[in-house]
Amino acid sequence: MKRSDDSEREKRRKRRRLLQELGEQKIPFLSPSDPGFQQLWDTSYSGLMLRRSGSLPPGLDERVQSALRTLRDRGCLLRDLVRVRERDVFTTVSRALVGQAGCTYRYLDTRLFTIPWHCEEDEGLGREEGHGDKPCCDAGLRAACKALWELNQFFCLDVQQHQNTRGSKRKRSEAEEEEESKEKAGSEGCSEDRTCEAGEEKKTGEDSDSGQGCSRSSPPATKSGPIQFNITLINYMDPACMSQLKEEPYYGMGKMAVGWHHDENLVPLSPVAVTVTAAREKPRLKVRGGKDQCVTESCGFRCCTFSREALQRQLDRIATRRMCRRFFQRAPLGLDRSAAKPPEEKERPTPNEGEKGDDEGANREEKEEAGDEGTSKEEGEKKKECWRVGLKVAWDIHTPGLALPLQSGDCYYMTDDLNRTHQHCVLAGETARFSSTHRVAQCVTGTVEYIQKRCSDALENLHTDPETGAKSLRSLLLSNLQHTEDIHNETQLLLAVVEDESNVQENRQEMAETLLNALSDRQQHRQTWRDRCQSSLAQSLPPEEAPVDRPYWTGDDLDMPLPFDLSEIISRVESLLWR
Ligand SMILES: O=C(O)CCC(=O)C(=O)O
Ligand SMILES: [Fe+2]
Repeated sequence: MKRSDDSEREKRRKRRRLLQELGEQKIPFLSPSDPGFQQLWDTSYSGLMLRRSGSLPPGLDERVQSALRTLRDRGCLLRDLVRVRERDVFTTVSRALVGQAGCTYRYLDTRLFTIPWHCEEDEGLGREEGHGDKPCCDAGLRAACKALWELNQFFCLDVQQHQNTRGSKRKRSEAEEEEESKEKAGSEGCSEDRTCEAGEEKKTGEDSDSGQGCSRSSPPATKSGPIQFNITLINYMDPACMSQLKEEPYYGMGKMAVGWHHDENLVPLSPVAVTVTAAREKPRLKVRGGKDQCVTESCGFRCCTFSREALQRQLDRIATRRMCRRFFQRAPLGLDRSAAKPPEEKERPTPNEGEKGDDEGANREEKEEAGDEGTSKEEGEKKKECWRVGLKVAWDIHTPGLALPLQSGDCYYMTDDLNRTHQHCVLAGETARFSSTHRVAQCVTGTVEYIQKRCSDALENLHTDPETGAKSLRSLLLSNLQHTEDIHNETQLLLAVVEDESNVQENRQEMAETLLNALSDRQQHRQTWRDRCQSSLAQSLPPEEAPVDRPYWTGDDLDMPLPFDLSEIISRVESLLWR
């Protein structure tokens, strides 16, 4: 039995136990308007950090927005065909991987290859091999990938600074505690080696209560060197096109665009930095008939009472229909209220409509609205429409969950070991939304270069006589055989050695065992992959997006040393071991 199957089974058992314990109840969760929200964040979700919109360097937000639209409009964003609990499913969100050329990212048994991003220094990178100076993509895509690289640069520095600040704070409070206990013990504290870190703290522009005092000089918290995010996984979803979003099952948080998960395939303790962007067109200002007037093209509302400058300022802030509506309702005079709602708003059910079994969630929304004095109806609605990220402590049904609403332009960071100890999900709002999620993927064994090297390594043990063309194995050392078999290669020759009765190799038995393990794994991989390629979901994809059922060959392909189906050979080797 494979270890991964075991742990999968163990997880299922654990999940069942917790669900039994929970019964029909929902676990509470807190939103910003709930009392105790901040305290819960500080105590149980302290690795989460939020940067409100406007934190990116000037102009970058707009360039990132336009980059994400370009990727979508060029058809780069696709729903991935992944495996969840041994079932093939399409992700609800459409995705693309952008990052360092040659990096890959593996999640839910699916490997994505990067669309290379372009940075100022390496304009040459990402060009197609053998095409001389010809870039690998056109100017539009190049600009898009460059904007994402710039965003990545910002995140690397900003997350690093944030972590350093946190590390310094932690050290400071540890030192204070130590000093206190020394004082208590009657010994004197030392104050000579204090250095002021206020300058450093100011640079980060956050935590205004921090950095006021002085602290012991201490190295930055991160000992593993500067953060180098090597990929970003881009997500996109338009809820108007998704009729069957799942309800969040444990807390009643609402509809999920991305279910509960830990981000996989990261280097240990890799932070994750995310920016979110409403996917609507930026509203444009039009001047009609000499009167200043705006048509917010994304919502169809017309307003004509503001000065052009004021209007443009407002419009620059408008990213979603929700905000347009507020703007519309506040505008004092001269409104054209006959303007139609955007078409997708007409038919769409409100969240939870028609859903059963989520009474707890529905009550919660009502309580929030009722208990929140001064919250207008329209702001109550805003809550429902807003996209949120949900967080929970993994395998814990006692700590309340956290639901954090996010507006277009907001960024959030998952730092320390938050991604390991907690899970997160994405709760759908009403309007289309992009996110760009930056991380350090573990790609030691996942680069294109590595994969190619493994193939050539495997072939190294194969010697072909230049004259006769006869093939033989260079080495029969167990470690070499294991290595080669692990990579998957010339099985037939080793099989011949193992099956040759006249062969006096004393470790023939061990060789047979090595071979048997490798063959069984290979057979399993081949079968799983064939099943995935033949699943009805895979068959529904256009050929250029469908997984390719390769390698595959039939019995009459004489070029292949062994049959595709290895079951008969596996039985043969097994019977050798029994002798
Ligand atoms: O879109 C988000 O806010 C986060 C998405 C996410 O969790 C992921 O892509 O792993
Ligand atoms: Fe995630």
